Amino acid sequence: MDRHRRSPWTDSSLSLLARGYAWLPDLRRHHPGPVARARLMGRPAVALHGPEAVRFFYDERHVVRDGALPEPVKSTLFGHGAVHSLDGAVHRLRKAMFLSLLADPDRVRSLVRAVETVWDASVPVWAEQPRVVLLDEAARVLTEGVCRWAGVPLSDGDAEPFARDLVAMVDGFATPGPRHWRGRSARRRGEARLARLVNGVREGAVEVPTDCAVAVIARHRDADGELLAPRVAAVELLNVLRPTVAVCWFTAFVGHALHRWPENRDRLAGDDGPYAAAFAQEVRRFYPFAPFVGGRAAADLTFGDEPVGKGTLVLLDLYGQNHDPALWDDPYAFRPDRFLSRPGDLDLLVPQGGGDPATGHRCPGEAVVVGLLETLARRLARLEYTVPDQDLTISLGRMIARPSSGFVLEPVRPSGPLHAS
Ligand code: HEM
Repeated sequence: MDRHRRSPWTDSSLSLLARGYAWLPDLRRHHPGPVARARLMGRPAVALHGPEAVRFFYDERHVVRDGALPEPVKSTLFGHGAVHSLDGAVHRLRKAMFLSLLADPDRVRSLVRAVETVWDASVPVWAEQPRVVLLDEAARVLTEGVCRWAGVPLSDGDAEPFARDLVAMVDGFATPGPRHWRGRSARRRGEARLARLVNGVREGAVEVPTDCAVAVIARHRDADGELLAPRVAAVELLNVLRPTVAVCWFTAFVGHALHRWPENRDRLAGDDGPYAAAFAQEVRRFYPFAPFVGGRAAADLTFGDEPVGKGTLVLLDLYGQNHDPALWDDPYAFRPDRFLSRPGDLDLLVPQGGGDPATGHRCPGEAVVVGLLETLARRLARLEYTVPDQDLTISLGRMIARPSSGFVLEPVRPSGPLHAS
């Protein structure tokens, strides 16, 4: 038997955990060419990047998701039975449910407005506090906003612990330590709570608006014509709530960007709509978030004349592609202007995956993320605050990366017409 198959410690898994976002770009530097090879979790793996690789990767004749996700990722980040691990017609039907909630501009605007309302109500409260950790406060604001929008009831004092759990599910997926175990317990709690809610809605014991996310997911029928098992419905509801709350990482990065490059503040604080959109795109491109996505080769394949055997783990390097000097002018410079002139190429900017969201696994939440970042960046640019001494290091070895301090502000005072957007 192949020695590497038996022990995950003889392959690159530990190196990935230690090097984080730098692992895949480094691997590609050491293996120039269309395909970089490694072993991950005891399995042969290939890494691809670039728009052509995106088109290859998101073609289901090449790459499928069934059996590709490691258990620790399912038990923290995505949940068992989630849309992320489905293929073919079953995937498309489940995905259509997400798109019915997230592709309609009116629904996206109402989610953004729900978050704005909570943010605006929080500003005077922050003004009373000596210091505010932006990442934590953004998580609470986003949790309250998305729960209101989705029809998830929150009792008094519930938003903060629920926000902590939603953050823990994301923060714990790629680390073997205590963060991972916090992520697992947070998921168990979250799934149990939302499965009870789904049961309550189905039995008529809990009333929610007919077209809110809870109602849509509770009455969704899979390809077999059956309602989702309550636990799977809870998993999918979490797949709306959790990534919306994960925008708190990007919000902390917005704080970081306004601090490092303060010239952005005036343009954002004014009513420059196209600039806010370009700024949001540059935050998504520049800062580290999802490192890569992975699937399994569906057959014996060839990419760029290189063989890729059936069953091989195929990784698409999202972070590396967003920083590739062959694709981006001066990729390590933070320059929102690049998105003012550039026509959008869906397979070039891939912080949330590539391809067509309706037929493939591309994230259905991109419009939500861009909408939230536009509005939160404008609001942050209009706040007056000082940034005390703190550790603003963003370690690429930590997944998910974050400004180490979470970005501390003090004191926060409303300035100007804060409530007009
Ligand atoms: C915080 C910012 C976000 C990032 C960095 C992000 C990133 C991603 C990535 C990398 C994927 C996987 C693509 C693939 O497998 O090829 C994905 C899938 C997904 N995302 Fe997001 N996302 C974000 C926000 C959102 C939001 C706001 C929602 C919903 C409200 C959402 C819902 C989903 C769902 C349901 C999938 C699974 C799609 C599928 O498998 O077909 N995401 N996201």
